[in-house]
Amino acid sequence: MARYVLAIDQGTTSSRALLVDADYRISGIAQHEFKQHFPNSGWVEHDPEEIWETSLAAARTAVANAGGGRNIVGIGISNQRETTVIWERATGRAIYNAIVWQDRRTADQCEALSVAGHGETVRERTGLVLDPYFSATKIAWILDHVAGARQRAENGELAFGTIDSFLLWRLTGGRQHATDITNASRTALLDIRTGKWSDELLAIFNVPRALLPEVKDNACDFGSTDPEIFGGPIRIGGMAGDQQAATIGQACFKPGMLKSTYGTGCFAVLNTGATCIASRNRLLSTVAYQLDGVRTYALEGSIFIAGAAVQWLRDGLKIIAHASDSGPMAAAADANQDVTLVPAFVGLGAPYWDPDCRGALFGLTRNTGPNELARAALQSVCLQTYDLLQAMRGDCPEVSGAVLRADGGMAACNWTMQRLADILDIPVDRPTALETTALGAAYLAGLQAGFYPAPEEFATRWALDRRFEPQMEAPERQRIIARWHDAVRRTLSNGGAMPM
Ligand SMILES: Nc1ncnc2c1ncn2[C@@H]1O[C@H](COP(=O)(O)OP(=O)(O)O)[C@@H](O)[C@H]1O
Ligand SMILES: O=P(O)(O)OC[C@H](O)CO
Repeated sequence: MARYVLAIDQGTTSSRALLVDADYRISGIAQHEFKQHFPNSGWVEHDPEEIWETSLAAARTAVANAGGGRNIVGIGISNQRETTVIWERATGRAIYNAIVWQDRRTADQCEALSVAGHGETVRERTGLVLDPYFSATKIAWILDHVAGARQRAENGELAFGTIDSFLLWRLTGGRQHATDITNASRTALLDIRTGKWSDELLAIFNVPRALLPEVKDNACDFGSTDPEIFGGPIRIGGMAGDQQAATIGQACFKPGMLKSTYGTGCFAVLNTGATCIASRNRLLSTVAYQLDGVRTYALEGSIFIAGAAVQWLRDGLKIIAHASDSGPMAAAADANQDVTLVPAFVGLGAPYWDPDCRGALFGLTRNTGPNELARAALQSVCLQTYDLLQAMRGDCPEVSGAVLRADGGMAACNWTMQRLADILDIPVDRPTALETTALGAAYLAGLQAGFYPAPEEFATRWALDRRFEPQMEAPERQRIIARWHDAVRRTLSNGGAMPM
């Protein structure tokens, strides 16, 4: 009987589980979507029980597909990052819904911390910016809005975790309260140069240390599953935030290698090796991975709306039935119309970091129809990536000659990938394995189990599906980019002052 690693990929819109064999072949995929809650403007929540139940159901199906838990050499977990859960240590029950990374409810708290002069300390210690995106202000919000929670946290009765920690706690029957360093680096509470929780940051954000999990390497012993869950214990050997897992799955192990993942949001990650580069262009410095105690850093550009714009076409405007309809419609759009969408549905992320602006459409005419809106939505993802690449070029000039490795659900769309190459003016490589996030998580667990070899050998197995070469003439590219920047300027809440 074949042996596998089980990868659990807990994303923003769905929980997936799949099997990866010794030859990195993926099979046995199970996936469950779950409900998005939008209780107020700019608020986004998930029900932690639904996250657990969908993850568990997917994992159980995958284990059954493997012929039982005895054929699983280890479990790797990857997850939507920053999303914040606080639960009772005694019962494992969450005291509030998960506050999702996209949620903007703590914009005022971030502004107050900035006015109080904490922005530079946060930037220096964490590599992040003061923005509601990260976990710290979400934790404080829950403690200040759920009756008795702050006192209970001080007493050690409650536990905080990003989704990796929450799943680990549940999978191990409450025996493990740990996270990995990539997820920890997104809380705004970790000093990314020491790799430890920072008392200074805990004081700034008013978060009790008693809430926090232990911080571990990406491949290590995270404990074993409760035997009742899969009919016997299985070791959990790998954990990473989904964007870092995708960086590993894309084998971006060398400094200068760049990947961008197009899921609900889009996250471009550039490996910067042992150097933690402080961005001058409003990108994030973050941990790419840590193996055997050796830390590798990255620069990251984070965009909040990518595939979510396609979901808006489908679920909001109802002008497409399936996400895959959007590409052919964009291809059929009227070439004489310049419709531009600024998809600031929850504000804008890097490099603008404007939590208060909201989305806008420009250039509508009486002839504008679904095709033009579909093109505007897909093109907005490419243009946002252009802004990230420009910021990276500013921080690391050597990126100019780079190739972008693209993945995530939206990478299936040929029109988007071609337009991306055209706008960025660099080749875009799509690998055969589009499930790079799960592959990265599986690789970590397989490495820990001795099932997979060292990263250098894993990197030789990366395989190209298709390279998209830039084809657009420079004047056309420049015209589209100029229109985009004009549209962004008119959307920003600060009256149009551009950061670059
Ligand atoms: N063929 C396609 N064309 C355009 N967008 C797509 C296509 N297939 C999937 N998507 C988009 O990709 C996203 C799903 O990607 P996925 O990597 O599963 O996201 P997540 O991990 O954030 O849940 C959805 O937002 C969906 O709208
Ligand atoms: O669910 P995804 O793939 O859009 O990823 C979410 C990110 O981890 C948020 O930082």
